Amino acid sequence: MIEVVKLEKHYGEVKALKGVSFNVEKGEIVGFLGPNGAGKTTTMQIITGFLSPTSGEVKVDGENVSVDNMNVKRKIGYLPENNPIYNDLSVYDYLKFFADLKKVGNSKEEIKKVVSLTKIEDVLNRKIDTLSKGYKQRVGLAQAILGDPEILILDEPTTGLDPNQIVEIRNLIKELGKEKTVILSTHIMQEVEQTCERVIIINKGEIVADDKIENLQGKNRRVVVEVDRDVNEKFFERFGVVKTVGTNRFEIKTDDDIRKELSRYCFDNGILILELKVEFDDLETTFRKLTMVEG
Ligand SMILES: Nc1ncnc2c1ncn2[C@@H]1O[C@H](COP(=O)(O)OP(=O)(O)OP(=O)(O)O)[C@@H](O)[C@H]1O
Repeated sequence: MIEVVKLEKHYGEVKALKGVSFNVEKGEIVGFLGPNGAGKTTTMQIITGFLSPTSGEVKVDGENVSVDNMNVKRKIGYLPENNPIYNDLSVYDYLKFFADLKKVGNSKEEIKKVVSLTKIEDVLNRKIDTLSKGYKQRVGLAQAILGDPEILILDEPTTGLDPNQIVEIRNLIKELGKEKTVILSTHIMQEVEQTCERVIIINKGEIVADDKIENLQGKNRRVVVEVDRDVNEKFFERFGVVKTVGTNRFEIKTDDDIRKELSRYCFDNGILILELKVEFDDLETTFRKLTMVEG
């Protein structure tokens, strides 16, 4: 449904995107993860038609996204980073303004619908600058879903919220994601783990991973063993690449669960095992390894 093809974006000397490509299928909730300055906002602004790429293209349902293609733009709801909202307006007037801008038919009904979905009935007549940040984000989400777009692009929707507000907004996104295709940018791992099925990791303008979350967890599998007497790495070499990680403690790199064989082998050689476990990288470790700052 969304095809991002070889996007490049240069801001003068800065190459913000260096050939970014990925697809998002209808109904997916995809996490777009990357450290600060990786290129998340730039990519999202190009997908929404806010910004033109230097080269490459984005297609939605086969149709090219461009700054003036209103047909495609109508299919996309966008919550920009820092949710710039007009503080002087009441929530209702703000939503009415966007409903008119998006040329939503029957705006009264449509506003009622998004207000109910985002649970902001109580603050409808309040000025936006009197709202908490959590409520402001709800109003931003209400704006994004006006006109019932099939796609939601959410740029760091929980940044700056307190833990309770974060949970509320995540739940709301999950709820909205049941019926929509969602791309959610964040630099918070737990956000992706709790909200998304798939994750795309971007670093320095390049995609460094694109996979289901369960495939990115559990990487770099190894067995850790500690024994009761002096042996050297050679003793365990038959099972994989061995590294000493403590006194008589070794890490064996292997994708197989070798614990049974290893126990038998130690027993046959008169050695007792004090500890034996399988370890692997969690999503956070994988993310750090893929986006590590050099030097
Ligand atoms: N208007 C601009 N002019 C010049 N450079 C820019 C501009 N916008 C972004 N950049 C640069 O492009 C790169 C990517 O920025 P972008 O905002 O897309 O990253 P990001 O992943 O969204 O970061 P963050 O998490 O900090 O929002 C950065 O090096 C940034 O400094």
